Amino acid sequence: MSEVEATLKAYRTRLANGGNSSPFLNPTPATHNRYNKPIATAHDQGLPIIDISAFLDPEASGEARKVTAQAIYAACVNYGFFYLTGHGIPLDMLDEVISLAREFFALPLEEKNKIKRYDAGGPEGGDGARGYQGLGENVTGGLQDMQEAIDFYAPWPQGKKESGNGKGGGVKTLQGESLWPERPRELRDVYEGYIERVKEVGKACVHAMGVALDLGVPGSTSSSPSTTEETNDAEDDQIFVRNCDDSFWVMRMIGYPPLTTPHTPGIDISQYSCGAHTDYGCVTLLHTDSTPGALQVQLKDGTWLPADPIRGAFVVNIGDMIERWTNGLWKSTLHRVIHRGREGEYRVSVPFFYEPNFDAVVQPLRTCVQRSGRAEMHAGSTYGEHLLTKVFSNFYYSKRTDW
Ligand SMILES: O=C(O)CCC(=O)C(=O)O
Ligand SMILES: [Fe+2]
Repeated sequence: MSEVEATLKAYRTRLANGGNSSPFLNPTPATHNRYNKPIATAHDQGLPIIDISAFLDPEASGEARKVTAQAIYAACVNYGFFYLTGHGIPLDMLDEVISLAREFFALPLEEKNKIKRYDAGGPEGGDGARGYQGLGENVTGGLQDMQEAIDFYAPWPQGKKESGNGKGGGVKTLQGESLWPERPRELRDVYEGYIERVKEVGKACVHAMGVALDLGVPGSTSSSPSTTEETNDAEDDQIFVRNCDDSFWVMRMIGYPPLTTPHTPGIDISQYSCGAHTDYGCVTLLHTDSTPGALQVQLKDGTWLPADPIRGAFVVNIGDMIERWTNGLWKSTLHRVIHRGREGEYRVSVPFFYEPNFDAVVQPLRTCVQRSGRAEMHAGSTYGEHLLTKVFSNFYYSKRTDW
């Protein structure tokens, strides 16, 4: 039985026994004291700011790239998070992405539900992932998140579509098509243009990460490959680029009304805009509106650092697959959103998740295992398997029909 089958079996048993929580699948640690650590009021310099332009400019010197790569190495070891500038995406485009999202969320629920996300395998034809999710539909760490959202995913390859699901047909999880709203009319065009740009930035980031790990240029390593299969696994600075060359990316458009519950320091926070979690894949490029004090990043001492927006910069973090590839040298860092604005202060954010190929096999790199001095943290599995467990756990309130 594969890892994913075993996980799902355990999950189904738990649901059948009346449980409604999914600790096997949930990325949020149960230990309460992690949550109760205070929010850092001051921090030396906040998160580092890194200019990625040397990895987007084909003419940039090796020296310039090395400087950027070293900064990325330090940021990934110390925080798993940094601000990214020099990405070349025009401010006008960034502003439009936010304002169109805001316009969509201001529409009546009936209009938004025209592209509702439905569970996979059901008569509505949903794929369990793509589409609009109303307030409270998304769940993190056993609590409903105070947010609404649309998830867009990379197209599922036509040739790989599986028919039926053992229960009389229907779309399988993740195998549907992105659902685009009719209103605002320009949203689809602007977002498709944005996706093309932000994918290039994601590629530059994973290239820089391969260089940062000092994995050597292709063909220079002692394990130089002789077959195509070996080329894909070869540990050189292109390894992440190759494994993301058909990235199964996700773009999430999120709307956050302000939380209604007041919070008293020292008392458990009972409501989150987005509960503490790590991201699933390689690199998240987060673009938000200008609302301060919402996103918080967990530091190594357990305290939470606010990561307020810097105009024109992305907040970037690494996900679980980079942590696994680096055997934990770089951490996929916990983060959460607590948006306590005044009434009417509605926050919008649009994270873009630049992920590995669905079938990419992700296992700790030999070089990183050696450097970490630890045993391999994972035996290896595909990114797709990891993603499926996460998608199931995000909507565990929903009734599954595709198993
Ligand atoms: O809205 C934000 O600031 C962060 C959202 C986030 O972390 C996520 O969707 O994974
Ligand atoms: Fe996240």
